[in-house]
Amino acid sequence: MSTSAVHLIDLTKQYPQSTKPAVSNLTLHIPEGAVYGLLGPNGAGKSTTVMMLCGLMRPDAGTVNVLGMDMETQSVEIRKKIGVASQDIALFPTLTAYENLFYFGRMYGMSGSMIRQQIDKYLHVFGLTEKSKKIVHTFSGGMKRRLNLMAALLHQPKLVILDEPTAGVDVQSRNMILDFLMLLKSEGTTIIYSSHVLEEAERICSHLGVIDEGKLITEGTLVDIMNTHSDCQSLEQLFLKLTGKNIRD
Ligand SMILES: Nc1ncnc2c1ncn2[C@@H]1O[C@H](COP(=O)(O)OP(=O)(O)OP(=O)(O)O)[C@@H](O)[C@H]1O
Repeated sequence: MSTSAVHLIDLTKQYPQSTKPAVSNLTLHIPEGAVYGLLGPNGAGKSTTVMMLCGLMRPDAGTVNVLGMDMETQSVEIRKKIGVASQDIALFPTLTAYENLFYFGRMYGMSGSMIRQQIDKYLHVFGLTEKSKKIVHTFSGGMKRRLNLMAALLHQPKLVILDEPTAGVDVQSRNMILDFLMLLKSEGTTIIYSSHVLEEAERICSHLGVIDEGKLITEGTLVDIMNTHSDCQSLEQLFLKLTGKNIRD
């Protein structure tokens, strides 16, 4: 078995008012250097799983191992090595792009010169150099989304966790983000990508984990999974085959 960037073992989580677990005995193995698509219908348990693997929520049972460290005892060290871009934009709307990024750099404990170097690099990569002194609430959805991603990457994390990283962006911004994720992968960064956009998953993911009702349905490389279900012409067909056509609320 390849080295794990993330190993979740028998994770279970039930919310207090709920009658069934959001995540139930879930075991996932995310290899180092993978772009791992965490897929599932609405309410499948993706966000709950991501919150547990970031250390933002404690499981009722099971273990979370990230980059060889145990979340129970080494959560502070783990957080320094991961970057998380949530679906909800986590930026200060009344600060400029530069001020936002500087704030996040300080939060990660980076030196001023390292922050400035990283900000200049990423502003260039994401085409925002000219906008660095603009207030964020004047930004388009695509610009905010790119800035949100940059804030998660400044400290050069070994593991990047992205929840719907292209939600609400146009084709150009989406293309820029996806190309950049492939560049990160080529540099050895492990990426967890949670999304409902299956064409994107098909384009960038090396591995998939499909969950439904808090349980793992299938996991493996994209190629192996598609070969196993050779009757499916696309990831969307495969997804519907595995999770059914019923609407989830
Ligand atoms: N704070 C909460 N309190 C009670 N139940 C919750 C809470 N958050 C999520 N749930 C329930 O837990 C289950 C898993 O939800 P979760 O948000 O993890 O799924 P998801 O796969 O991320 O869904 P989506 O794709 O819609 O974001 C769902 O049944 C949801 O209603």
